[in-house]
Amino acid sequence: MNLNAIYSNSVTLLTSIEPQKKRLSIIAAATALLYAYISTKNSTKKYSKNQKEIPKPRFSYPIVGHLLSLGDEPDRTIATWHNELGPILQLQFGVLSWISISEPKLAHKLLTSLGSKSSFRYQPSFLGGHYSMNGKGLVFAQPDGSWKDSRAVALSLLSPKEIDKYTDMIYKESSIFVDTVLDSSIKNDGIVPFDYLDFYALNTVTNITFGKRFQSQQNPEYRTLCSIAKDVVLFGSVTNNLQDYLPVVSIVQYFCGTQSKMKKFIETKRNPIFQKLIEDASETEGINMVKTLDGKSFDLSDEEKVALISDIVIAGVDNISVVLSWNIIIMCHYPEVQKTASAEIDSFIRLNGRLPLFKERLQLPYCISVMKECMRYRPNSPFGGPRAVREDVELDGYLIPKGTIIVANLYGINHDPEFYHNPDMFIPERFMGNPSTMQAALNGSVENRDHFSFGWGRRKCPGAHLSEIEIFSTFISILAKCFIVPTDEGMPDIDRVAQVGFSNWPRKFKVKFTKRPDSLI
Ligand code: HEM
Repeated sequence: MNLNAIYSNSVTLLTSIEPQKKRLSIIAAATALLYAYISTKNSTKKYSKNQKEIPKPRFSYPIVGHLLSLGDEPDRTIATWHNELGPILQLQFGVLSWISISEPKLAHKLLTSLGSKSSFRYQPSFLGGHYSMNGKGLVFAQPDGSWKDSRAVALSLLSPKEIDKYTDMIYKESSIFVDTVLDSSIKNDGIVPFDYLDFYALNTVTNITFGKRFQSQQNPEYRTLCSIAKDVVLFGSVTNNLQDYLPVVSIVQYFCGTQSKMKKFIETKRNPIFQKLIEDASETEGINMVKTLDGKSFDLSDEEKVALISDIVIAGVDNISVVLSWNIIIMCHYPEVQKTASAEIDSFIRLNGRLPLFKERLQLPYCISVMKECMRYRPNSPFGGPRAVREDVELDGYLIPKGTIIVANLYGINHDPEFYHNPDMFIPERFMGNPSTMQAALNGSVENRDHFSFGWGRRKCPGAHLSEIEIFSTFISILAKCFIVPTDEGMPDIDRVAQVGFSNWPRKFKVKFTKRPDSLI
């Protein structure tokens, strides 16, 4: 989300209110602005003699702090501030203080070793309130509430033992994806892959969760789910939660009815479709996650169930689409890597007469190194899942005051020169000596991590195993059959990102999938 655009949006909001209300809101706004200014000034923390002050980048303005200095690629901007000022920074966004960390060991210490203090979530108003129905579910729940129960359920439902039951279905979805993009590339002289990837990722997660797949992108229920996922990102954006940063905006939002629109969206759009999908899933033939959940002795209320299932479906779509989008762009830029990976897949097919399964991945060390390097080289998210501390925390002599939001600058962390040699270069071979699954690396010591895109410690991503299977099956299905080439419009942009919600999408791009003449399948 372009933060400069946020400002112009709030100005647009102001100008759209009728004159009487406008006058009132301007008076109230001025009062709240003054209050915000005073509270920001007063919140300046006093440090003890042994404590170092956390560096603050210049480019901070009264009241808004760094909000207007981030540009349209905030993680990259913050990474350049880190290069100048070191691995820990304090940023001010209106009344909210953020700490950004850009070094793997420091992030590990704070987010894993000090996890009992740093595993609270930053809860933007919409996501912490309306979306999670006041802290239910998993992603935006706090660890001192019902989160523990929901987390245990999610870990059980997304465990390798459960997820492996869906392997055939995942491979089938990958194969449908490849056939569709091949066909459309021929018909249209190249394609924009986003919609096809969303269709793949949503069908995979609804198949697992509800035992339901959609035949077409025109299916009304599919379209509703897509629009809910997009609306959640929109309502959760900084623009719609600007009152968290600048309390003044809550008055503007009051007159615009923003909160009631959010409440209505959850009550009349999100909840009913999820309730229906959950009910239908219990009656559907075959396995699905809802049935597994019903069969186990978990004690979740109906609302907790809706919140958790909604979290799993929504968390399971964009992340996968973004990672696979980057895989496609990167492969297009590195034809030699494509050829080496395809040759490795072909060797397996020649011996076994079929595509490799995820459990046979050690027979494809080069391919798994390429997948790891893609996730390191272009992280799918700017900051992972933002955390917060509810008490003062000391980290290497720095004081992180109670109430601070903590983010990991994933671009900086995945490009740390002490951790990765030549971090700005795409070098799959760097992982040839680390063939463990990404999930195993996620659970291991910081030295053995491959990349940091699945988070840390108590709140690390419970969907990592499912993600790895989806990424593996799609990557090898594509390269066994296709070659990815640029269209006449040129090479896709590999450097710039479009930050939307919690994701770093590639900018819109077009590529061509061509059938490999020597393909063995
Ligand atoms: C490549 C794909 C994915 C990436 C990179 C990813 C990354 C992340 C990250 C960074 C977090 C926050 C971790 C933290 O705070 O330390 C997270 C949390 C979460 N992810 Fe994923 N994720 C992916 C796919 C999935 C999938 C497929 C699912 C489920 C189907 C899923 C479900 C969740 C849930 C429920 C949480 C919240 C956990 C909690 O707060 O306790 N994710 N993920």
